[in-house]
Amino acid sequence: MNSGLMYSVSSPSSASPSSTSTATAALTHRNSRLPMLLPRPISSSLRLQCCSAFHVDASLNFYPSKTHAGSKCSLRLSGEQSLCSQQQHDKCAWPLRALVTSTAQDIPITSLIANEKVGVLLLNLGGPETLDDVQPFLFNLFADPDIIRLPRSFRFLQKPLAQFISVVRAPKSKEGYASIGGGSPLRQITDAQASCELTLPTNAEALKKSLWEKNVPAKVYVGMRYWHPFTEEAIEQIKRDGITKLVVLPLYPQFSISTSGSSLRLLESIFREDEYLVNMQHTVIPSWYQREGYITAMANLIEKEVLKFETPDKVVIFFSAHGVPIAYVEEAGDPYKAEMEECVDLIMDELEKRQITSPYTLAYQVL
Ligand SMILES: C=CC1=C(C)c2cc3[nH]c(cc4nc(cc5[nH]c(cc1n2)c(C)c5CCC(=O)O)C(CCC(=O)O)=C4C)c(C)c3C=C
Ligand SMILES: [Fe+2]
Repeated sequence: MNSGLMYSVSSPSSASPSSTSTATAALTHRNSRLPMLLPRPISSSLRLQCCSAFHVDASLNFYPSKTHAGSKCSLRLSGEQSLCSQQQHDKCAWPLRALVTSTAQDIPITSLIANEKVGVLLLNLGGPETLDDVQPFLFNLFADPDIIRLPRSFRFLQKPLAQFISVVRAPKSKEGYASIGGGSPLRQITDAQASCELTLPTNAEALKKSLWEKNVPAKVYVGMRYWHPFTEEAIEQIKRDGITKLVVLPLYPQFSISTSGSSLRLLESIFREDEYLVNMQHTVIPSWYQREGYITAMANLIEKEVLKFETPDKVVIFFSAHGVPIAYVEEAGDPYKAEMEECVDLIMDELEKRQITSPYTLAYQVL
């Protein structure tokens, strides 16, 4: 499946290139004063350094992309460490698998969380809810050094520059938001994903409902990076609720410095300062574009549309992805491009299995 090196951070001697399973794991961190989460300037070596600072109970797998240039970070449980057999695999809830440690192999999932208060923190970008929110939202976005990178000696200009760009950009952005009803739908959609309070056609399985059905009475929180409910607000609620185990799930399927990276970096700084959070066991799902459920869902959507044509084989499937600055990918090692390309390959493989062999292309939107 992949030919890269396996690094078992908690016990390097158990690392074996052949011991991968398809179960996605995550970074698990417990009782460490060291900050959690993902790489700062993202490069393979820094990732390793950063990840090895955690008490990670799963194997960390860095490997070059099968078909594309660039590197990616993927976290998988080794075969021996996986709590679930392959048949059980789909029945196990992923957050629990993520929380499972190598020392807890034979303990039933329910007893792992019996006396725990489990929380899931969904991270997303956030968006202006009204047209008046647009300029301050843009300010927050451009004030983020993961969005606009200034050389260290010019960092003092970050906020004045953010102010300037947000004011200049606001009229065009407002036009866009006005055309979709006067604000971003992102908060509503994310809330729906979190708690199933809203019923959206594409949202049959909201996370909270799904976890409760699996006997995991988890509380689900939403933390936005640039608008309400801000990540800081979600963290305050998590503390008030006395959560003892937290799964952090960025809602971006592919990892990018500018999206999940930015949110995780913010979280890292919040955790570093806070005694309660530093001591809370937590786990991060850095990306999930390769998960079977996601690939199947994407293939289902595409299949439905392609089959509406009389000659599906002649229909070109156009994948449109958000762009990121080339320097992020080529210099800072952002895995976004590689992950996006692998994701498209996986979707196309799935479609091929369904006898859909349409040509396809992937394009990145200009920022
Ligand atoms: C200028 C730099 C930007 C980078 C880099 C960037 C990366 C990036 N963004 C998304 C997803 C979304 N971005 C959204 C809005 C948005 N993004 C930028 C700039 C960058 N994004 C701006 C200025 C804006 C505001 C809207 C505008 O003026 O065009 C949104 C929409 C949020 C909402 O309101 O609902 C999303 C979603 C990804 C996935 C990504 C890198 C992979
Ligand atoms: Fe964006």
